[in-house]
Amino acid sequence: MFDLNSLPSVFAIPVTVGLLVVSSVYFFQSRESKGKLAPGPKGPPFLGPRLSSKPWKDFEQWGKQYGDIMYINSFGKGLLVLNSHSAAVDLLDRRGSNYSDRQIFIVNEYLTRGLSFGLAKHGDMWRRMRRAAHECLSKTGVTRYHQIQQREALVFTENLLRDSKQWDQEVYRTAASGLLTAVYGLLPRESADDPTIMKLNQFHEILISAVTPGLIEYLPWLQYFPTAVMPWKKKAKKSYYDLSSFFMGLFNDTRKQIDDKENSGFAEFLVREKDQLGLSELESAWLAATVVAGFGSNTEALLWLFLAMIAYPDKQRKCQDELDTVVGQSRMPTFEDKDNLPYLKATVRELLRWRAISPLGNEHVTKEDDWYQGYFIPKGTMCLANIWLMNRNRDIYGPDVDDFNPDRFIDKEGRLKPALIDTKDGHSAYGFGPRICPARHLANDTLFIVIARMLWAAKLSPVIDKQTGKPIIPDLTATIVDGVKSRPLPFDVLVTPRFADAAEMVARTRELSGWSSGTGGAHSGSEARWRSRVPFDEPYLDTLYTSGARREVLASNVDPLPRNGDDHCTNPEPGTIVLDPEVVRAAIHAVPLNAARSPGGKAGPICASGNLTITLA
Ligand code: HEM
Repeated sequence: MFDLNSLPSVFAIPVTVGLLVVSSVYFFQSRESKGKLAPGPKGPPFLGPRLSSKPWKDFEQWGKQYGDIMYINSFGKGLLVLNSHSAAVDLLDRRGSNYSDRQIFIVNEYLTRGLSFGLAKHGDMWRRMRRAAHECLSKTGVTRYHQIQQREALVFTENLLRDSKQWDQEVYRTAASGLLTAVYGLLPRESADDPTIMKLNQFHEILISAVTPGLIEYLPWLQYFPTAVMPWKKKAKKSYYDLSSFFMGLFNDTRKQIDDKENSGFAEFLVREKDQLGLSELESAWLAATVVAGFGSNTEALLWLFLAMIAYPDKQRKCQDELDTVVGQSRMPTFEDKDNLPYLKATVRELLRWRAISPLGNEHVTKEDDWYQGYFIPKGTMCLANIWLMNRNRDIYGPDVDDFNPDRFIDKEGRLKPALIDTKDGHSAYGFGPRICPARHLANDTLFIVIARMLWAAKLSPVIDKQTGKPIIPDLTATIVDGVKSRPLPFDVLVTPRFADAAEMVARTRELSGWSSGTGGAHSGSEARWRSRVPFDEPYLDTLYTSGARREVLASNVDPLPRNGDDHCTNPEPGTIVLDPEVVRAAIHAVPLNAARSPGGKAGPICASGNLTITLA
């Protein structure tokens, strides 16, 4: 993105290389005096061993010779590779206070000025941002986004059933749209070409270039050359100002629309709690945008999911069998079903184990000298956890680590096995220590509900080759590596409804929830904001469904809702209640959400503010 090679190389490069060789020889000699460095492959002086485009595989190979901990001199910087889960836990988790700094590349400094907290130094600003993120992204905090996630998964399913040619664009749209709603309260985005999404995608790309060292890292003094000979500096500065004003714009919109009522959007939380959180407006604006930029990771995970589903149809079938048994085909799954769907939860785990979307995570830099297993680890060492390899440890996951097999996480009784000791999620895909992905609960929930709703309604299959008549299974190992991330090569998928009225049921669920057709719902195209308190509540609708009344609810416009004079309805016959959707909607408008919930699938009395009480037994 930024051409860092446009440097005055004629005189600069030979002098610089000479200086670097001398200084790195001195540097490494002085380190030797504090202890032995871990073994590792050597390469030409200063440059270090050559890495391929998939360094995690190089590290695997080298590890066979040098062991699980390797020290590499890479372009004059010390790199500690951790190939084993236990070493990563010992250092990055247990000694997290020393192992949680980040390497600030020069280009990152220009592009973000340290304001993107995933790339920020382990200091005061990072702590304040991380604390704020934790408030909304903790295991309990993320439940506030369940309605948004359910709705987005429903829209995604409906769009795919309508047209699956651009399925990967739809994945990208839904990942971005869900986070824009969760963070800024914006209405669902209708297309992947939406300008807000495109701008955020640009930000996502910038974050990737910010962690990819360019030539300037090795000739740092060149940054002080004037912009006339360093045009990239001008571009980077402009990019920083563009992004900052875009993020401030989104953030200010949130602030203007804040009112007294509760709203679960993350940006609104930042506005409300600003005194407690101690974040400036610019910091808050960057924090909110950094969280939305996480949509890239959800997109990549979902792309791998589609590949897994068409390559392993038996596993897809098992998910659907579980959905049919637990949920049935008369209503869509919700988060309330989660505890009863262990195979789906295992599928989320397996997806993130099978294809680590960040195979080496982010680097963790040491703040102080340290010693481990007899080796010296100098201050400033960049540590990389080989997540890809850890997730393929045969001693832990069994001999079939190359296969997508959620069954490995299921015990004999059909329950989800406890997570591997020291992993929070049964795999290492979310990284380690104080820098572990703060959004992992949100990401797990998004993946769960998308998988549940999509596979409930649709079957994913490979497309058929018109000439051979055989299914085209994409190459499972072909990977696009984008800086630090990985995703599959583009491929086609066929999406078909699983049962006759699947598409209609999805559409009806949306209608009953008060959303009109099209992604944007009733307010499509406008910049009106989505509020978590909009008058619908899916668990309530589902409660009606579980009573056995769902077919009637959907099938009839008759309103036989029994009423009596004192504002209470009489008990209808079990399973025979017939409600007009308008009546349901009216009831939902009036019913307090928590009163509408009823555990166990049986509705208790629900009091509306007007003359309506519904009792299903
Ligand atoms: C399947 C989805 C995801 C995976 C596998 C994933 C993985 C990771 C990994 C490996 C790291 C680096 C951890 C380390 O340094 O040890 C990370 C950090 C981070 N992730 Fe995620 N992530 C995912 C989704 C998300 C989402 C949806 C968001 C935002 C909503 C997000 C926000 C972040 C942030 C802000 C950091 C930086 C944390 C810090 O440096 O303190 N991630 N993630």
